[in-house]
Amino acid sequence: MLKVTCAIIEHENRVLVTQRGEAMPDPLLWEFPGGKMEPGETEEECLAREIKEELNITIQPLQRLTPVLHRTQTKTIELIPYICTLRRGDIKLLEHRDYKWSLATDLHRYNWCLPDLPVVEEYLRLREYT
Ligand SMILES: Nc1nc2c([nH]c(=O)n2[C@H]2C[C@H](O)[C@@H](COP(=O)(O)OP(=O)(O)OP(=O)(O)O)O2)c(=O)[nH]1
Repeated sequence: MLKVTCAIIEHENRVLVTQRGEAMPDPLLWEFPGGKMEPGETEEECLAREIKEELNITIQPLQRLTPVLHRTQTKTIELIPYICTLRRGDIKLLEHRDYKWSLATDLHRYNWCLPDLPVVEEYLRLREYT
């Protein structure tokens, strides 16, 4: 099983959402940034590394949400979400096509990667937007 971490980065009452590039798998869909865990690293280490690699920012993981299991024909991924805060850095898009600082109440408007839908729902419930 492929373990993938993703970061729900909160900053000034908004949440960071990123759009996958045209050449990536799941092209142009929106996701929470993150990526595949490497051998020997913790979930938090994976998140910090991926977010730095993809966006050039430093984050602090705060709270783990419920992992989502998603099966496709060829693989099963476990998407492991963490609410995080932004510590420092200006966003540089090093892999994604676009990003938005979204209001929580607008999160349902994006064309999400399928495994992210339960993550969005749990986040909205937790922050009492639903
Ligand atoms: N990063 C991320 N990946 C997601 C999310 N939802 C979701 O289904 N995925 C899927 C897409 C990919 O199949 C896989 C993660 O791949 P990736 O391409 O983002 O990871 P990576 O940076 O480690 O990949 P690589 O280019 O190093 O191979 O998980 C999400 O919210 N964030």
